[in-house]
Amino acid sequence: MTGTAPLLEVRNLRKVYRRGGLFGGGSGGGPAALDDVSLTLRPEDGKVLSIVGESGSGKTTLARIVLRLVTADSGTVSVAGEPIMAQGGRTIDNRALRKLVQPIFQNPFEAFSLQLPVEEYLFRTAINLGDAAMRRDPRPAIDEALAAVGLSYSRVAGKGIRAFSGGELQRLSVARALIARPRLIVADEPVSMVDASLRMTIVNLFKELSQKLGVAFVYITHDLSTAYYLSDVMAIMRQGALVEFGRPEAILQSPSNDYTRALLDAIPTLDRRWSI
Ligand SMILES: Nc1ncnc2c1ncn2[C@@H]1O[C@H](COP(=O)(O)OP(=O)(O)OP(=O)(O)O)[C@@H](O)[C@H]1O
Repeated sequence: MTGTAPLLEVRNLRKVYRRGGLFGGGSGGGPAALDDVSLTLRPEDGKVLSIVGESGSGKTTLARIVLRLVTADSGTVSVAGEPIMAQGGRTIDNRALRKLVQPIFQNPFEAFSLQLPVEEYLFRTAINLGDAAMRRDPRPAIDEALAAVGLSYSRVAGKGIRAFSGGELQRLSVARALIARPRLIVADEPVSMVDASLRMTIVNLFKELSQKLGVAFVYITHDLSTAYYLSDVMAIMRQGALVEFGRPEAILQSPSNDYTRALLDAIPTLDRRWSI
């Protein structure tokens, strides 16, 4: 890992889901979920890359390939200079991957089991992914991560998911991710299932964490407004292809294609100062 390596580099990524699956008998592909997608987030670009697009445009497929939850057909992915996916080349192991890249998923209620107290997830992450000092004594790292998301150990101790709102659980997902001290957090539609009144608190939390802790975010959304508010760099996808990539202001002031113009027309106003 080098200081000047791109935070995220995606090269010529292609993915076609095979039709039919195990029992369908078919091996033919449907349309490409990702069709030769390349993008780079460099440290000098900023810390938040948003990927915006309508349903089925390939956003989740891209996120899951970066998290190595889905295998691409071709292309390469690296995070902070470390190969996540390399055609025929060396890639980092799963523990190294989880220390480097952490996920935040759409449904915070599915991120934690009903059976386990949520603190258990925090301890497990510290023990599995922490350095020797964190493994010996996980509490300081857990306290620090909880404080970073505006929660405390006393609020969490001994409680299961029923004790928390969706917004709090999403904060806990973020805290769990932070314990690994990742370079990149991939958040796939992280606020779409959170109560509308709490959405901006989560979006603002990402903004604050990217600025204070220096962790980079890939923020996946169909919501252009929050993407515009949060992003340093924005990618717009359509039908598996990248149709725009660059600074949000530049894209939104002079969209280069009809799809982006149509997306923009669907939003009454956009104001970067929007905050709570
Ligand atoms: N497991 C899968 N098996 C088959 N096809 C899939 C699978 N996952 C996604 N697809 C298809 O790949 C394409 C891209 O889907 P993807 O979920 O990546 O898009 P998306 O932009 O994230 O959509 P959404 O906002 O609805 O989550 C779609 O045509 C979708 O139907």
